[in-house]
Amino acid sequence: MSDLRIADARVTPVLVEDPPLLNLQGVHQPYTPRAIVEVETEDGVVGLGETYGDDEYLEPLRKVAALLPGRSVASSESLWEIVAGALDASAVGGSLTDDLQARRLFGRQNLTKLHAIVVSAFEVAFLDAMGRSLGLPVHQLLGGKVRDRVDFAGYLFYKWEKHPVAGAPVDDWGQALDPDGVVAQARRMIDQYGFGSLKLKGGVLPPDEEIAATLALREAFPGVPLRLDPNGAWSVDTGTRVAEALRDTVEYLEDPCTGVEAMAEVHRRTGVPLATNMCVTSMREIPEAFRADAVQVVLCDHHFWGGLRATQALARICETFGVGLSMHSNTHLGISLAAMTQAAACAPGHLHACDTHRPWQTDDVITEPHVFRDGALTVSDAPGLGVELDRAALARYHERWRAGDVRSRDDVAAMRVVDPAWTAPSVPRW
Ligand SMILES: O=C([O-])C(=O)C[C@H](O)[C@@H](O)C(=O)[O-]
Ligand SMILES: [Mg+2]
Repeated sequence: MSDLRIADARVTPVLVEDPPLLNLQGVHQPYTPRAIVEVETEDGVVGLGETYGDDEYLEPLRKVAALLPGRSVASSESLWEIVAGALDASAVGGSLTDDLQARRLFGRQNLTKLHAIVVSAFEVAFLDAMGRSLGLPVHQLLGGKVRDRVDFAGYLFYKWEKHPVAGAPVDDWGQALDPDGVVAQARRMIDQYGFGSLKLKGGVLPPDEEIAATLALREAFPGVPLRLDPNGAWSVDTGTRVAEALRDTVEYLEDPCTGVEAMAEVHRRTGVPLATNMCVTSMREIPEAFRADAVQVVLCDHHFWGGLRATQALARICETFGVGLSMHSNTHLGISLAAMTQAAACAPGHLHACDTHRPWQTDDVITEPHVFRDGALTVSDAPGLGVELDRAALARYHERWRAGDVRSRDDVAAMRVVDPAWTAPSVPRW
């Protein structure tokens, strides 16, 4: 019988190269912090997790890691209590409270969500360790997969050719600042990865330009489901106008406006399906939004919904209420992608093609990075998450973190390099 007790838990921050992708807030920095979680059992089996590596998460992650030795990886439900005990407001410098701040592109930041983020990182590592110990894939620990392959969408961004900082990493995607650039980027995404759906990150240019880019995608790729996501940048009137212009073009519009009321009004006026990873980002935000018919598709994300089990629960709730499900992503590495794929494999009901930033990252911390075939990943049946940690890569990217000065994701600060007067735009921007 395997000894599933935890001998050690480690949290290693890394910096990941990131291209100059534009969004409402500004632009991605040349490097994004991620945290790699390792939970080692008494038998020497190591379970992996990955999450945000910003300083505000590292401290609570480390605090919880220190409480894990002696506990069992078989009891991930207990993580909710451990994390709740460890994270009172003082534990995070009082910086996160339940006063809602809309400063993030993935919804409101509050103590409840911090709690879910920390639980999730360790829940994934627990499941990976348990799966490896028992010789079972994570999806079997969750009750079994409901699909064998998971479709992903090509995630398009307006983009500069390069970061305006000396010595910053250079990518080979080129510039995309108009419809031709967006179509060229989409063509490469489809040719290289086979994606069968496309999502354009909007909120960057005036809405008419983003409508034009979406229509150009429609013309270039007939029949391919399209989405446009301005991260809540538009007023109700602008959201209505864009929804009407793209009524027959998009599969859904994602977060055209900020807040339940504005989203509900755009949907009421236009009937166009709206998706969100901003106005519904935790269980307690579901009732109000569903009652108001503000969202027709919820983007799950195990990183901030509280893990793979919470994602399954969310999928069931969405299915029950006739609300669609898709998946959100942020800049991530292969451990997260493995967990996203297992989560998607176990999400009942119809799942739209999931977001992934993976094509934008050349770094990875796993020995065999994922390969998309026909825009999809096959769900791994190997024990645990089915990925192996590349320790040399982990050490390299940790050293980059140690030597570097990026300690949190800050798209506003990155934009200030070219526009010193830049501040996070208040919404509605248009
Ligand atoms: O769907 C979304 O809103 C996102 O993917 C949020 C991300 O932070 C995206 O905007 C990005 O990477 O700039
Ligand atoms: Mg979004």
